[in-house]
Amino acid sequence: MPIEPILLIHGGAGDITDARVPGKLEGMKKSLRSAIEHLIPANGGEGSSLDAVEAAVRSMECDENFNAGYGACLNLDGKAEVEASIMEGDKLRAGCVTLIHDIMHPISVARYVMQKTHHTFLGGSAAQKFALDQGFEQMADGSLVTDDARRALQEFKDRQAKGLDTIFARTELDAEKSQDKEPVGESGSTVGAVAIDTKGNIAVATSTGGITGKVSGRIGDTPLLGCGTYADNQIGGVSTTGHGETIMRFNLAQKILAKIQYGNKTAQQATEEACKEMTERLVGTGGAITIDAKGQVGIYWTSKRMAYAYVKSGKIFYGINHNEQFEEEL
Ligand SMILES: NC(=O)C[C@H](N)C(=O)O
Repeated sequence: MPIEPILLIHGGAGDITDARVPGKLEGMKKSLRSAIEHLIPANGGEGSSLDAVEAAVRSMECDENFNAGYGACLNLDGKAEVEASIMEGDKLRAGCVTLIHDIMHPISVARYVMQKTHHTFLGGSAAQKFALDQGFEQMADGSLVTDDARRALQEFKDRQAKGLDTIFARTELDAEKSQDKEPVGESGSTVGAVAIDTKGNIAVATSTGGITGKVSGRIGDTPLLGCGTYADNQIGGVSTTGHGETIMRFNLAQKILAKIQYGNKTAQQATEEACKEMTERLVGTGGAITIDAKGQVGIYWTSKRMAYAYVKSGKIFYGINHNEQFEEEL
């Protein structure tokens, strides 16, 4: 039986302030509307889950409401060091990049690593050189830096100077856990996409600037397979977001897929259980979006909020708060 194609995206988990909610919701809908043609072509042709996840992430990389590409979180030196990964679940091919800068679409560099090299993961100056050799444009220094990202870094430094907790950096700092009751600013959050096409091909893409105030050279969960991204047509696909150090130590994407594969759990049960177990054990919070091999969706987060949206049967379903979902026509 043919599978119903689905495109599911997230726009990051964390302590998303009320002021940033509308921009994220609009940005996700825009992303889905621009990418769905790749999964369900209007001419009735064959769609590609890989093209769809890349297009969805590229849209959010251009949008300063999200922490990826333009609008990425800044490291302590005020630089946007970005990273991304992409994977397809047929032959388990993947491409990952980290510590690149001033390139608008890290997700496409990751795809080039997958398709044009014999390697899976390139980092730092080698990844930057690879991207430029492939024709990607290196924009002027600081082109990805926004005023909001600068403000978030300043706020991080102020907190540090006051001796306040900065372990769970701004994209992740839950107001409840914070010693400040109301965080004044927040830079956007990591973006990700999971899609399944009619043939059951699953693809996943995730892209980020990491966390505000990270040390230069810090690598998070997003470019790591099994942590930020994983796709296997036999089981499912997952993209995660949240506190990277927590997610990578827990292997969140793999934990979710293991529950589906060995624990006979639905995508929703697996996503919810693994996120809860991670936060119970390691305190840091996060969330994930999952599509299993049957085409069922799982969405859950332990952070205050997570922006998510998906297209199914010609409708967009989306939300950002627990126990609240909206829908509208595609
Ligand atoms: N907001 C995020 O999802 C950040 C990302 N997981 C990181 O820690 O690098």
